[in-house]
Amino acid sequence: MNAVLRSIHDNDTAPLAVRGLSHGYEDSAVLSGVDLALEPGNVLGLIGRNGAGKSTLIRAMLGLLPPRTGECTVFGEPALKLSDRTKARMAYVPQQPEALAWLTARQMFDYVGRFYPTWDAAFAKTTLERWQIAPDKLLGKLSPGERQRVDLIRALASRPELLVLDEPAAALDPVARRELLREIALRAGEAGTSVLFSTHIVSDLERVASDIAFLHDGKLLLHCAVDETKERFARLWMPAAMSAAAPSAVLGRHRHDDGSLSLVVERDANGRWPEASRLPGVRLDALGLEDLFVEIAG
Ligand SMILES: Nc1ncnc2c1ncn2[C@@H]1O[C@H](COP(=O)(O)OP(=O)(O)OP(=O)(O)O)[C@@H](O)[C@H]1O
Repeated sequence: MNAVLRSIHDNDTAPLAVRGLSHGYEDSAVLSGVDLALEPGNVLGLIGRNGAGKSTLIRAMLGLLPPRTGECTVFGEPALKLSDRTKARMAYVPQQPEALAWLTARQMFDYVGRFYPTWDAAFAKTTLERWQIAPDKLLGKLSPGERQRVDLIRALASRPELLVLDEPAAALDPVARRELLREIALRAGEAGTSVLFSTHIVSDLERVASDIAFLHDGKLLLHCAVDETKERFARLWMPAAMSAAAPSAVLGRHRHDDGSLSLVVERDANGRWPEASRLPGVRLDALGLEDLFVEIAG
């Protein structure tokens, strides 16, 4: 089977869970049969190429769009019918925040803060200063990176139990990105915040994520602990003369001009690599996370 899926437990308290999720726009399918759960206290990095369906998956998980098929729950509640209590436990930052553009950051925080019993006004104020954002400038007049930072502060200041960030680093400079990653790690480590974030930046994922979910062609290709990937997956190179013996169940396959094959393979349940790796002339190479991503999605 060309997929490694972590099974979903019947765990009502999973901050986020989807089962059998399919979605599309007009005639095109974007997601098909996705099963995924975010376990409490985990930091799950969702990775995939442009257009893989990451934002669509996140929006469906949060009940912001009705899926064609499947079930989505947030803390055990159907995502399309969340109670105010559950909404107050979570914070979401979309890829391109646009809401409330006519307010200043200070006004937005005053307004939004009223909806959250856990609102940390001191954090919002000091982080706004630390991140050097003018508190009295209209949000609509901030640069995309500044706007994204304001929304991140808004999300973090609500002290959510569940934090969902759709490409939070997209508009951030390297210093801001580093600060955000530090904050995510801090929240997960000290407060047990569960985090789902999508990204294209593999190094960000390696820095903070405990788990990785890899979306490709509308399917979840793999979902596992980040630390496991190096042990579990490798590149199998087979010379042209041996390529007929290539295993069929692989995560990625690339034929070179000279007829040799590069395959992404996985250990079986007993921890063994495919038989073909023991053939003469065949080579097994370790794969870093970035290489794994490129080999599968490239
Ligand atoms: N409202 C919409 N109407 C029609 N098609 C859409 C809509 N939203 C997304 N799509 C399409 O669905 C596919 C998945 O989009 P989505 O934004 O979920 O991908 P993504 O993985 O988040 O991409 P990126 O990494 O570029 O942000 C794309 O082909 C996109 O063009």
